[in-house]
Amino acid sequence: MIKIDIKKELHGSTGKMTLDVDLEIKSGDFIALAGVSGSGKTTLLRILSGLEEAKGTLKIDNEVWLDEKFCIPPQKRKIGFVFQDYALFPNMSVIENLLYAKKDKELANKLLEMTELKELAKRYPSSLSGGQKQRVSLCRALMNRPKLLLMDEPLSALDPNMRTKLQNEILQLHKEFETTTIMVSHDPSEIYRLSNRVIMLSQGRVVKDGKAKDVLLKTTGSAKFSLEGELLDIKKVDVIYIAIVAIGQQIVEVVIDNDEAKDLKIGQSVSVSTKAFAPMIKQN
Ligand SMILES: Nc1ncnc2c1ncn2[C@@H]1O[C@H](COP(=O)(O)OP(=O)(O)OP(=O)(O)O)[C@@H](O)[C@H]1O
Repeated sequence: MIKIDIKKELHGSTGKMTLDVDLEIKSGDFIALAGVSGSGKTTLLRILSGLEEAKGTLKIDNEVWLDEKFCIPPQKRKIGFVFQDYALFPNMSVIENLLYAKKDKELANKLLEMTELKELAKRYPSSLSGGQKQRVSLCRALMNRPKLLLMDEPLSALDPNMRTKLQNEILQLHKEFETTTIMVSHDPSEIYRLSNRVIMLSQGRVVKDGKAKDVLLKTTGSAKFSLEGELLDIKKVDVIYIAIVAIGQQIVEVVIDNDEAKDLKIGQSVSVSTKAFAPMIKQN
């Protein structure tokens, strides 16, 4: 069990804001930490890892990491951290990066096998793709069998196919090691696929907390389906208009009428839904 009860004054983009988080996290949970830019997600991870100071208490199982009297330094907390920019040691090979975290060859080989990196063990980070580097970084973070794995948008620099592949590997590793994990993500499909609990921050406070299906889904009972996206353009074709909407990595065309076209503004966030016709799903 992880108990977090921390406060920290931050200088937000619109003035002062207090990061004020009071949470309990069960061992083995996979938490997705969501929220708009500047809501305090990275700062919370940095406080948990000991890289940043805060007032309050942090307890992991029966170990106190932070209270009013003392604060355990980062190297004494059993934490794994995966950053968006990999943060690998450039002068060490893949296997050396792992063994630097802990001299456990057996575990290093098991992790490299699970993430299809065995063949690349002697290569240096500069000769690896982004996806391969992030796998190394993930393996390294698990080497000291952390009590808490923190990941700050680990997959956001990767292309969609690589993201899905790594999401599956993260799931496999989580199944095998059952490491309590907190991952910052802006990607709803990623959050849905990986997490069993979503915590959403806004202005430093928890505004939503629950299962992905309760926190993320917006389709109401009357709509057959609903997709959230951004209106990219409106094209006039003969007497009708076509709204071009970006939904995730896809572009969708929706036929709209003159009145609807007048009310819409390019760049705004829109939802695409239907009530009258049931959508069909076919296997690709
Ligand atoms: N040590 C600090 N002292 C004061 N203010 C800070 C400190 N660290 C961050 N901030 C401010 O706190 C706010 C939250 O920053 P943070 O990086 O935690 O947000 P975030 O939710 O991770 O954003 P993003 O999704 O863009 O990474 C920002 O406005 C930032 O400038």
